[in-house]
Amino acid sequence: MTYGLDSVDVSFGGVPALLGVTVEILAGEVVAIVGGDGAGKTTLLRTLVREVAPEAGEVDAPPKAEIGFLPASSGSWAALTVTQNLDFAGGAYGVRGAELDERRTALLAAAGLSQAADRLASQLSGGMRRKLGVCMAIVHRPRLLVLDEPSTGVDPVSRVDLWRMVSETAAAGSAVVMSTTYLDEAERASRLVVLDAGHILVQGSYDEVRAGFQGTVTRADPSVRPEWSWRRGRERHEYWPDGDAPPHLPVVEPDLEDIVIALSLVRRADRGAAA
Ligand SMILES: Nc1ncnc2c1ncn2[C@@H]1O[C@H](COP(=O)(O)OP(=O)(O)OP(=O)(O)O)[C@@H](O)[C@H]1O
Repeated sequence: MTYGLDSVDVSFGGVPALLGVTVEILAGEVVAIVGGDGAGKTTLLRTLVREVAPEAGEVDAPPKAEIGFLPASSGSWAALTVTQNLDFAGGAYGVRGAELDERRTALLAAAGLSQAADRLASQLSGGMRRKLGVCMAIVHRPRLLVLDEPSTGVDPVSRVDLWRMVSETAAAGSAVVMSTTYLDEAERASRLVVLDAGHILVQGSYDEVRAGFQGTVTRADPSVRPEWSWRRGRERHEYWPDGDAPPHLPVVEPDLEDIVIALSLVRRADRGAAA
């Protein structure tokens, strides 16, 4: 089963948020949506779950009862305990009795929340709350799982738990799409979609994105053209879209972060040229 968006345009008050966006999510795969602040990640996911109506294009998603959605906000009720939250979400999707007992036990264990089962959601750490939200989104084994930044604010150990839950959900046959600000996470997805100002800069598997990347990235200290350079840890990197880097500069193998930044710089330059 394939879900997704086809040539979707969305705008708010006349300001475009998505422009001609086409994304496919296949059963069994995890698609990662990445992009900077305001790139359109949340809008893309909310359009897919039909919270936002597109002005143009098609949305292909299962009925609401077969979607699991973790919104960017917490996704749980502060005044309910962890167990009550999960039972409420299960009940809303028709998961009850022995099946709910079995799901609750398995999900809380997978999320490392078994010890916190009787705590109020308001007393959980931010990361624990995100994990509870993911448990609530998958309790009914949805055909389409949509997660808006599930790992933001989650510590590295809990991110491993989260990623395991997400990949197991996909392995069980769900189509999974999630936004993330962690590019190492996106590298592990089946496919990734890079958004910039409502446009898709590039999409495909990490290998495809790397193979399709043109030009050269060099180390640059100092940079030759500051507007084409960025800081990476202790180094500066610089992008040469036409591959015409001065020969004395050491070439670096770009990772996803370099590629995303380099492609955004090209788009910015194109937009500047068009303005
Ligand atoms: N409900 C709304 N009303 C008006 N404008 C909106 C609304 N939702 C999003 N926008 C605008 O649409 C654009 C895309 O926003 P969106 O939240 O989808 O980006 P994002 O990639 O999720 O960003 P972030 O990572 O900062 O949450 C932004 O310019 C934002 O201001």
